[in-house]
Amino acid sequence: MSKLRVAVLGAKGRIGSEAVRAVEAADDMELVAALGRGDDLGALTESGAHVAVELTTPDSVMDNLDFCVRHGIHAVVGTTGWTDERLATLRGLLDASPETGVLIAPNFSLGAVLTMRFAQLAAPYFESVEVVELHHPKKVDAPSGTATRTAQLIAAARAEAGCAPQPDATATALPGARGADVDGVPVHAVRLRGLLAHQEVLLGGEGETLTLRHDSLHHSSFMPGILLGCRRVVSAPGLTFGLEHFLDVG
Ligand SMILES: NC(=O)C1=CN([C@@H]2O[C@H](COP(=O)(O)OP(=O)(O)OC[C@H]3O[C@@H](n4cnc5c(N)ncnc54)[C@H](O)[C@@H]3O)[C@@H](O)[C@H]2O)C=CC1
Ligand SMILES: O=C(O)C1=N[C@H](C(=O)O)C[C@H](O)C1
Repeated sequence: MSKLRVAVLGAKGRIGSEAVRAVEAADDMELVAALGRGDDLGALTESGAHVAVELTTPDSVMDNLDFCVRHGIHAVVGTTGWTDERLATLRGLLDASPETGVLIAPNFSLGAVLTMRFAQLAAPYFESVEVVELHHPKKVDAPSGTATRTAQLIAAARAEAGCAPQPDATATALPGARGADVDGVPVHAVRLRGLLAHQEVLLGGEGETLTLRHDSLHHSSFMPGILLGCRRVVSAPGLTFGLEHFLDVG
């Protein structure tokens, strides 16, 4: 059987360099291009890439996806910075290239995907929910894409269940003390030397709390999800948001 031809964008970065090794080690894949900032995207078409793994920066991802989708190259995207406006732009590109698939995964690790699912399930049953994400200090965006997505899923689950707004008597606060407000869910971002990628979802009810915690201790935690994304995106035209759609975690 012919191998899946995979390119990595952001190939010298922290996760991109790990993805290069993972693709090289996969029996059913061939690494056909490994591009860094400033490299010519023409290498993607010249190398005949079927899938581009996009692991760059929020300021680069849209131009890279514009190129990929216009050339019918499927994409597996881990880069953060997704806004409604960016998603609408991407959907417009995909409408013009209906056979192309793009997977955006706020987090490729199985544990993080499950944490989001568990948080969604638990959120309607507790009065209070807050998200704390903790990352290495070289991370350029806050809150993390994972925490933002987690909070959005929590808020949607609570809205659907008709939950009341969260109790919070705060009358005075230093700016930022109560975190960022993501659809009514407070999200707090910690940056600490020694950490990689971690998240806690704190849920509180009458006389009890529940804490969901996930820790990515090494970039290898993201690799099975990236490889799965590459294998599945080629037969999933359009936009898929969240790795859970390629996993049976319902
Ligand atoms: N979805 C997930 O599971 C994960 C997502 N990430 C996200 O992936 C992104 C990258 O994270 P890190 O590797 O830690 O950052 P990094 O800064 O180590 O790597 C980014 C790399 O992309 C390169 N780059 C920038 N523009 C480029 C372009 N136009 N073409 C090719 N290369 C370009 C940079 O020079 C750098 O080498 C971030 O948005 C991060 O949040 C990181 C880990 C897991
Ligand atoms: O920058 C990182 O490191 C990570 N970024 C993603 C995010 O913002 O959620 C995924 C993971 O947390 C690692």
